[in-house]
Amino acid sequence: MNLKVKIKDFEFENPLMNAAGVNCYTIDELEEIRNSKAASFVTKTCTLNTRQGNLEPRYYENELGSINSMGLPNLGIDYYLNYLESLDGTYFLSVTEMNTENIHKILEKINESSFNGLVELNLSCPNIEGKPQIAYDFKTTDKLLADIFKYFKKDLGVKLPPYFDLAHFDIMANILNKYPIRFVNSINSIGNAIIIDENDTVVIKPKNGFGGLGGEYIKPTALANVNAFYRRLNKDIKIIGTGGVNTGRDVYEHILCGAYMVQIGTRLQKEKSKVFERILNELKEIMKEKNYNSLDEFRGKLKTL
Ligand SMILES: CC(C)(C)CCc1c(C(=O)O)[nH]c(=O)[nH]c1=O
Repeated sequence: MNLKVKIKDFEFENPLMNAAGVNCYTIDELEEIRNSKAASFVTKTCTLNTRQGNLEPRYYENELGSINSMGLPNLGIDYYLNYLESLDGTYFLSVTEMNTENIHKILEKINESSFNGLVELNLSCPNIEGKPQIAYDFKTTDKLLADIFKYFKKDLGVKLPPYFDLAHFDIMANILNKYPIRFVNSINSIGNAIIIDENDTVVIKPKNGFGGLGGEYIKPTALANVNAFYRRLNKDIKIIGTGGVNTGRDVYEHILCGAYMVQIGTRLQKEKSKVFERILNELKEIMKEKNYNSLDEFRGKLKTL
């Protein structure tokens, strides 16, 4: 049985990796994933300089998922770049910045480095005050990508927040199809949710308790975003599926919707890196039952009525 995945000229043993932000802040955490059954990892989204992030509590989980407003705590691009440059194998470096000018600065730094993996540009980054995050500002996204591909020569994909309107899928896909993007990772957490505890109080401190939702709560939205982009993007832009993966069945559904790699966030936070072996075994069981020997045999084969 062959679980291999290819994105551009990069080949992975299987589709599983962590989602940015979970268990990927320090080299120790990244080594734990690298030494697990995961086929790759992505770093915590990093910025030009280290960041403390928001006041705690800034992460909370329950049986249905998680909510977070971490505020982008990270050890800075040099920390992750130096580590990645020392590794063989193919890994993902997640980056963003607080404005487009600094996004170019961090990407130019990567461009000049000997990093040979894939960059995951997190487009959930804030924009200028009063405007929505970049990925919800289509004109800014288009201009940013046009400017990036004037100089950026390495392999880059984008991490997107969920969209909820079919017209937004059309508009975003038309933009993305214009550029040599290697992958689209859908979805980031569903923004600005609230969870309330038994004391009539929100569960996280930043932003009056408003935070990004992850886990089982978001799987239907994640699957729809994966399939919407799978239907609309050029075939050489691969889809990475993220959101609501707790079992091998969830991985199977993401791949049915068109995903190549599948990222695990909230469940990894709960179960730690042994989760990759469990979910890989569950996926193999499903493929055996259905007599599939490779992911290509069922990727994108979601049936409609
Ligand atoms: C939302 C940002 C802080 C701009 C980016 C980092 C990020 C965070 C975070 O660091 O708060 N949490 C998420 O669920 N997704 C993200 O992309």
